Amino acid sequence: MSLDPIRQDLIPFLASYLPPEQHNIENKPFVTLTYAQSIDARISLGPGIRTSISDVETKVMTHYLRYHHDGILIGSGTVLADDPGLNCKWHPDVAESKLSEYSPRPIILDPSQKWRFIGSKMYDLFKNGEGKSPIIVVSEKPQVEEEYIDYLIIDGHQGRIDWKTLVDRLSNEFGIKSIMVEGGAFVINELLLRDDIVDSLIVTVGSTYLGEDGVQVSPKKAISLIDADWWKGKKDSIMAARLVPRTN
Ligand SMILES: NC(=O)c1ccc[n+]([C@@H]2O[C@H](COP(=O)([O-])OP(=O)(O)OC[C@H]3O[C@@H](n4cnc5c(N)ncnc54)[C@H](O)[C@@H]3O)[C@@H](O)[C@H]2O)c1
Ligand SMILES: Nc1nc(=O)c(N)c(NC[C@H](O)[C@H](O)[C@H](O)COP(=O)(O)O)[nH]1
Repeated sequence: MSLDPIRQDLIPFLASYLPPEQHNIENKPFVTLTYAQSIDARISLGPGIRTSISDVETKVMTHYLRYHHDGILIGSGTVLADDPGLNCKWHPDVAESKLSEYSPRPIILDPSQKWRFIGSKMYDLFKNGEGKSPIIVVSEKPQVEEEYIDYLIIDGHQGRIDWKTLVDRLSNEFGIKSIMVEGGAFVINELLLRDDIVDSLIVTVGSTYLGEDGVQVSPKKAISLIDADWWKGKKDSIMAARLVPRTN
């Protein structure tokens, strides 16, 4: 896949929402929550349907963001539906190259171990030197471990892994200081309520409706945003913001 060059005004627009270069290693990792939605707040046409929302201008932003993070996290629903590559296909200086070195480490939340690395797009990219091997977050030690993978075992409460434990362990055990969360809906809806975990929110809004059967993003409670700013492209807009810290 070849990407269009990044629009130059996107770079200053995103600057204050990216992980700071001097991120204090004592702090929890910097977490950016990012996804693309339709006007009717859908992120895909239906469960398990890979749906393209971003236009070429905003697609390249995803890779620009990947370049700026150590890790890229998705839920099992997304890895099973989309078979994503999760590598970085953008570099400021190198247009076409093996970009494994600049790619974030994929982190897959798969507590019940439904996904297999071998046979996936991620595996092909890794074997080809174009992407990194994933860390799989599981709730118990797998009976059969796949080659090249790191397993992070976290025993969650009723199958739910605690986000604070997860980001702290990714930092302490894997040196991951910045994480880009790409979805899907379950993960996004949980994290929209976690101002203690999420540092930046970057949402692409595509000029399309996906309809009521689509997978919806809508947190359980109303939330407010601060520092909201908008960038306007040819077909999409991007909102960057931060979550309002809770007082209780
Ligand atoms: N437009 C976009 O930006 C975008 C991005 C990502 C995914 N998608 C779409 O979203 C859909 C998938 O969304 P979804 O909601 O089904 O899946 P998801 O990717 O949010 O994965 C949900 C699963 O992740 C695991 N998980 C999540 N949080 C957990 C926690 N705290 N503890 C333990 N396990 C946890 C569980 O196994 C859960 O069932 C697909 O159709 C995909 O194409 C769209
Ligand atoms: N920004 C964005 N715009 C979209 O229109 C869309 N569908 C996604 N979806 C995010 C989801 O996680 C995808 O699975 C990966 O973006 C695919 O990643 P690859 O290109 O295979 O590396 N993200």
